[in-house]
Amino acid sequence: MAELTEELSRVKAEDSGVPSTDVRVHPNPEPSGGPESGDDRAGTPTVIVDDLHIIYRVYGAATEAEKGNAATALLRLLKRQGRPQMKEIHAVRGVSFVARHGDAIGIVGRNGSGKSTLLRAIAGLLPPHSGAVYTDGQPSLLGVNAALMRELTGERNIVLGCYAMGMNPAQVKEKYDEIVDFSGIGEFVQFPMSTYSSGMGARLRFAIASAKAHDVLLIDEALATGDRDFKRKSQDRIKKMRDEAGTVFLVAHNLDVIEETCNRVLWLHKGKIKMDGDPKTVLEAYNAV
Ligand SMILES: Nc1ncnc2c1ncn2[C@@H]1O[C@H](COP(=O)(O)OP(=O)(O)OP(=O)(O)O)[C@@H](O)[C@H]1O
Repeated sequence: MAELTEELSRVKAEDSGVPSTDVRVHPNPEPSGGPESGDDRAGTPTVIVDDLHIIYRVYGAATEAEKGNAATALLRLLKRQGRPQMKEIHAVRGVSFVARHGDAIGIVGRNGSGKSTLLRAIAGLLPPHSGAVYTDGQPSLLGVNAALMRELTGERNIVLGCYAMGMNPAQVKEKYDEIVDFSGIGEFVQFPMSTYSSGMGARLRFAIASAKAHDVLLIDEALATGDRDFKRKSQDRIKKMRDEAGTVFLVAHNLDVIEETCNRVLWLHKGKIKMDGDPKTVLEAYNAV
């Protein structure tokens, strides 16, 4: 409690726009700018997640009595009856932690443990049911479904993606070749993205998103479909972002990627943090269950 309150006060002193709230403490590792982080902001907080709860409301959900009952489902379809019931899914349950400049934080957990939900909440795309997320800088979410347009060519998507990240035409021009090179999609850049394999699409998304320095970059499984060479290149780029004191969050089921890229791992289990610490310790515990 005291530690996070102090952290929050310090951030508030630096940025008087951050609102005050009661906070819970999480057993957080020491500031982790890392020896390679040359930036003097390394180690200062970028994201404070404070007792965060996210609840989805699903309308038309089956009641307990209807679950798994094909006959009633069919009957309802035939009678065109809707389902007025509303079901709540409590996806994130009281998560608190502090991320710092220079951190690359891996998030692991079983399917449905709340990883993507947490990232989307940090990105500001999901409103908290209670608790809060404070960020220093603009978080950018790079996910498997990042908003590129399938019917447009890679070329057009690069230009639009760069504009969407706030670049001006001169910056887009300067970055264009680098993005194409990094993505490794070659002449496919002239074809619509609908003709790309999932790996090619993921590579182009990562190449576009990482062409700009981010204060907080949230990566959701976007590296999962790349090949070995691309994984190495993207890991180098994430390391560079850390060195420039950005904060990177990485959700991946591939634990090798997490271990090689991150300096800290959060293990989510049923919407709660089960463990938070250095990759080796957390991944060993995670693999042991
Ligand atoms: N848009 C949504 N509407 C309703 N419920 C959702 C929605 N997205 C996720 N959920 C539910 O929230 C819970 C957490 O899902 P989430 O996608 O965050 O988990 P995850 O750890 O990222 O899973 P995975 O590893 O399978 O990607 C799950 O029970 C899921 O069914």
